[in-house]
Amino acid sequence: MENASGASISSAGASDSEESPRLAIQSRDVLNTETIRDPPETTTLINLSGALDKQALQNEEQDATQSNPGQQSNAPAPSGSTKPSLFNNPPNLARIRKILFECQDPIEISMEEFETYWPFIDNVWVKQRSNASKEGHCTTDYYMCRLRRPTHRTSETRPLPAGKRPRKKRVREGGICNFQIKIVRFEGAYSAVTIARTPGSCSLHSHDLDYIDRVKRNSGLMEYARKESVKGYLPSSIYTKFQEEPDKLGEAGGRFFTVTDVRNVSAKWRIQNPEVNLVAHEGYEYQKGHGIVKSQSTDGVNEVPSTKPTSSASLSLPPDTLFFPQFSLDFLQPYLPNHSERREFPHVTLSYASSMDSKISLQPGMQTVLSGPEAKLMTHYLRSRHDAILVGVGTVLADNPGLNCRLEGAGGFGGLGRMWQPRPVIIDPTGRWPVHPECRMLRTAVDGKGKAPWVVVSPGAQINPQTLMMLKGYGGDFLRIVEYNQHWRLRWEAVFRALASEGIKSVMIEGGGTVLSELLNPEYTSFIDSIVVTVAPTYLGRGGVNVSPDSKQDPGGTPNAALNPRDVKWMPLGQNVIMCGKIRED
Ligand SMILES: NC(=O)C1=CN([C@@H]2O[C@H](COP(=O)(O)OP(=O)(O)OC[C@H]3O[C@@H](n4cnc5c(N)ncnc54)[C@H](O)[C@@H]3O)[C@@H](O)[C@H]2O)C=CC1
Ligand SMILES: Nc1nc(O)c(N)c(N[C@@H]2O[C@H](COP(=O)(O)O)[C@@H](O)[C@H]2O)n1
Repeated sequence: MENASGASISSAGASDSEESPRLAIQSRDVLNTETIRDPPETTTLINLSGALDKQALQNEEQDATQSNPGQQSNAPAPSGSTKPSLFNNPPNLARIRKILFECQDPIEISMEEFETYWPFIDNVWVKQRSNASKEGHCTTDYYMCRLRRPTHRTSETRPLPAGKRPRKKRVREGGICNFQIKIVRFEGAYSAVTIARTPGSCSLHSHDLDYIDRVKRNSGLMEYARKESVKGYLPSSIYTKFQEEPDKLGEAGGRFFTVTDVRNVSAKWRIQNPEVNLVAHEGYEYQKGHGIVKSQSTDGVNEVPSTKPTSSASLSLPPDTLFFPQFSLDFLQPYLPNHSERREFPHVTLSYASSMDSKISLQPGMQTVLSGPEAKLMTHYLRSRHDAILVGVGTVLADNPGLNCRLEGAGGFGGLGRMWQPRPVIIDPTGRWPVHPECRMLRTAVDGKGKAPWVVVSPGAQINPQTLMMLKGYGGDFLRIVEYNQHWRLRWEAVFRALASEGIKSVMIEGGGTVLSELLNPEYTSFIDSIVVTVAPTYLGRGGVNVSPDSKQDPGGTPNAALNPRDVKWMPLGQNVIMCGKIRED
């Protein structure tokens, strides 16, 4: 398939069937140019803008606290806390419940994330139908909002035991909300679940999430209740313990949880275990007129765990998670992409770390750490604000990089997988990168902590079909660029146009020396918006990898500065200084 930019994207070989998981993944990622060219759907698909915006996170936390007084932020409890908990909520549960309720953009998550978060939002949805592919690797389930389905007075038709009065059941008219989604599960080396509104769905629910939480409890909450019930605790004791943690209960959707909910769960277990005498939790007792309360005599016992915390949630923050900087990064604002702007080419930011003698590594093929911890956080923040991270193949061969954003809240780091991760792009005209399941970018994709890369190759590159299929299997792809400059190098204009046509609105270019030096030449500076250089207090020496554009002379032959960034700002960050500037004329 060839697109307007002269880039060709190899066909994914997937059928056009609506049930195809590849199609579902393609339509939000890249592989189908026809789909991607449709701007309103695709621009939001891989747009990272604001995904990790500190302000946005703060606003959300504020919203959550206001809607549930007494509820704290999603920050993990201090590690010294010894208070036992009946809850084992996965990270950022309130925020992720909201995303899975609203389904504003198509969402792609790992199977593990789906299995972890879905039980906490399944109360919203009622399954309509399912389809499975012949091979069984892919299933598609169609769901409608619970409020679309009417509820009936079932007890009128069902015979009741003698002497039992029919239970009062509220009857609900159907059609209150026409929100519908489909969930495509694809199981393979790269297991993925995509959740998207179906074409016939309305774009917003006609009610909020609290409304549903009031009508129906989710199964994540009910599982918490079941885990305590099977230990033989009294429902009222379980309920009392739940109420002691209103923040976690609320986060899991349990603001309207009642003791009757626990009784229902407990009753099911009691049918099989009628001989068990139900008891209150250790340190709790029944008091007439008050129900289950903490025992007066055993104050303090209550702080000691009487039960192990439940473990229904398997996800926790990965050990390489970076926490949002406590210092201000506002100085970056003028240099960041503005995704609401309509542009022909993506916003391009060059961002790298350099020594005092403009070296980015000690020698070719060697990774050299130049950024201190503060500058590293800044770099990951920059990654969160761009749709793609581009490097030359020299960097990939030298560093085996992850090229994902590891800040808390990014996909796979307490946020939903991949969807808020930038797309790695590798310039590799001859196909030198040995695509291998163990390389970090593919491992990262499998773990739901980043996207698999797009590899930009020239028409002559010999790509083995197995390699092609392997990369596609991980969600990556090859992009062929057919435009060269007079030195037989790929034209950056064509690369940027191809990325733009795939829905990429911003690219952060991290290196290495060859790529950066070339882009700082006059031929390309009109494509470069900003430059953010982390300067390290060290000289790496002459053997290092240089970043330096070609020398320039004025018309009279006098040597001149090759390039002078505009609107320059210098900001100290730890041991580094960050130089920000603008390159392209407005
Ligand atoms: N300190 C920092 O911020 C960074 C340091 N690095 C370091 O940079 C070094 C790698 O730099 P380099 O060896 O210069 O490799 P590179 O990453 O710039 O890749 C160069 C290769 O990319 C391809 N390429 C780039 N532009 C092309 C074009 N227009 N047309 C055709 N092919 C093109 C070619 O195959 C070329 O050999 C490593 O040691 C790495 O650790 C890399 C990134 C950031
Ligand atoms: N900002 C910055 N500072 C340094 O000191 C560096 N060495 C680099 N290198 C770049 O970061 C990539 C590594 O990314 P992951 O941490 O593996 O995600 C490396 O490939 C260079 O592009 N950058």
